[in-house]
Amino acid sequence: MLWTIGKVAVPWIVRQGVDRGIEAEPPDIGEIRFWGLMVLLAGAGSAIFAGARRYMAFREARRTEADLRDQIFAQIQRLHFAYHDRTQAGQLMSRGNTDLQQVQQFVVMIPVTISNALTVLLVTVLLVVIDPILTLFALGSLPVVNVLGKRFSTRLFPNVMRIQEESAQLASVVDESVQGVRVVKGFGAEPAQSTKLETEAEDVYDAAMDASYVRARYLPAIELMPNVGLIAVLAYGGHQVMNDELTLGTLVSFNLYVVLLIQPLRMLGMIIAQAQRAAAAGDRVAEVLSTAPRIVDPAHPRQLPSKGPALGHVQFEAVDFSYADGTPVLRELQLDVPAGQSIALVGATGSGKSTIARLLPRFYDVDGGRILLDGVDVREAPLAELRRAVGIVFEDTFLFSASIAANIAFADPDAPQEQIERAARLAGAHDFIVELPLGYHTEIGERGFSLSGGQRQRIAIARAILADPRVLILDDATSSVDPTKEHEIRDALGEVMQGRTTIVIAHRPATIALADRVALLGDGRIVATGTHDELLATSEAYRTVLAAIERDVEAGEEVRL
Ligand SMILES: Nc1ncnc2c1ncn2[C@@H]1O[C@H](COP(=O)(O)OP(=O)(O)OP(=O)(O)O)[C@@H](O)[C@H]1O
Repeated sequence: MLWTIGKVAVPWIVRQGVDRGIEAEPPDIGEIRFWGLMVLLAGAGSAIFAGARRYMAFREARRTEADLRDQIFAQIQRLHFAYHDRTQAGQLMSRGNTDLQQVQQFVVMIPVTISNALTVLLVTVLLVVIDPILTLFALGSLPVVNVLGKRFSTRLFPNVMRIQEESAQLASVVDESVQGVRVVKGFGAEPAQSTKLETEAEDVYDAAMDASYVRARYLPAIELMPNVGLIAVLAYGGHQVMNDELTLGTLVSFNLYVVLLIQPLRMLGMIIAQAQRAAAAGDRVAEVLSTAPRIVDPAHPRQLPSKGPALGHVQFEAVDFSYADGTPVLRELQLDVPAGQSIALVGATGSGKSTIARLLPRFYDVDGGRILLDGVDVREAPLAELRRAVGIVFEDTFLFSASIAANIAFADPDAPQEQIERAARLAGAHDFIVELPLGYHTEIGERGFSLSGGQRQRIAIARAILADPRVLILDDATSSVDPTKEHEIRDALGEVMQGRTTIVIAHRPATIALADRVALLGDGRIVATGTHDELLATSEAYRTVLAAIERDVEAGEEVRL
């Protein structure tokens, strides 16, 4: 505001200088000097405040951007699995990057916009006080500017929204091409992927060009209007000065005032455009922020029992479950795993084995029935405690770009080195780790690609062991282990599973042998349980599934060879 007042004061000072100095009879050099000095002071003051305005504007804008980014990130972490199932990573990335930049670029303009509004208001009042008719000439074009501005804004918005959407789609293709670069190269699909990228990039270009067309049509007209006002002021005001109805100083200041209006009006188009981009971006950010996480802490949590002879009793009671598409995956499923026991889930592909594993730590909530861990319904337990109590080694091992030690100590970054080594030993990873050039401090490349599949899996097992969960879920954790090394990892796993409830999702006979008991899954429920030998002897269904699994394993090994 101080900046604006300094700016608006200058034409008034000039008017005094002209009327009292130049137009005086005889001209008064003292007055001219005095008012000249005043112009300098007002200009300098205004410059200082302009600097302060800019600094504060950027400070607020960057703060807003950083705060929103923190919120989005926290929200992405909080959101349930089903949300991530249907949202592409690239979409979320573009919301956290380009969309937030748009918001930031708008926030940075708020102070200057306030100042512009104040300038227009002050100048209009001053002009009316000086000469109402001349004001009419000067500002006659404003309603036109207003109409043009509104029309510009409505035409621009859909285009801007489209640019943002297309950019997010482009980001998704880029993200997937980079993440999946090995698959792309492996299939020689670079040209197809490039075409996909080009198509998306073309879409962004087209949307941007449509927006440019709207800008190119409206902005020059909006900018032209104040200049038309200037011509009108010169024509009418000039006549009045010649007829001695207006002082020269007044006309000069009038002109300066109209010039002062040009900048705010010119910026109006820019501000509308930026506000539109920010609104579109804000909508997209708000969509993420306003999605309510479906899996949340219960209102009145019940602690899981922490003492007792044996912990880790898992019960599935009449569990019904389907994913978002509504196809039932589990139907009235009953499963009881006593504390400390291990069970192998066996079933045809797609029968729901991994789904069972995902329901226990509440990645999804059941549709019917309930799941109990040590007698507590998992929906009633504090979420963080539940997830600590259940450790999972996923089928698809994800390691972070960090040292091996940091990867193993993921659940507890402050874990002492001995604990890390103990977990690595149990997982059968210690020996190969110490042979690496930097041992536990070896940095793993992105997603752990510098390690073999089996090595990555062992690190993932060590990571789960370090958290010391009461229930361990191994989603076919031995699937990418070299068959000749399989016995080693099985020995290691045997030790890990000792006295710990373990659910093994088995894709091969060797894994089944790890468990005390086998549960056969079919048609969304457990159709038979017993030891491997018992089931072999009594269940025709088990023999069929096993034969299919063996065929798959052989086929897999042929592919590998
Ligand atoms: N995130 C998901 N969203 C929707 N449907 C899913 C999702 N995950 C799995 N499904 C479906 O649920 C069913 C069970 O899948 P699940 O992964 O539990 O099977 P599985 O027995 O572990 O299979 P496999 O042995 O091939 O790993 C399948 O029909 C699958 O298509």
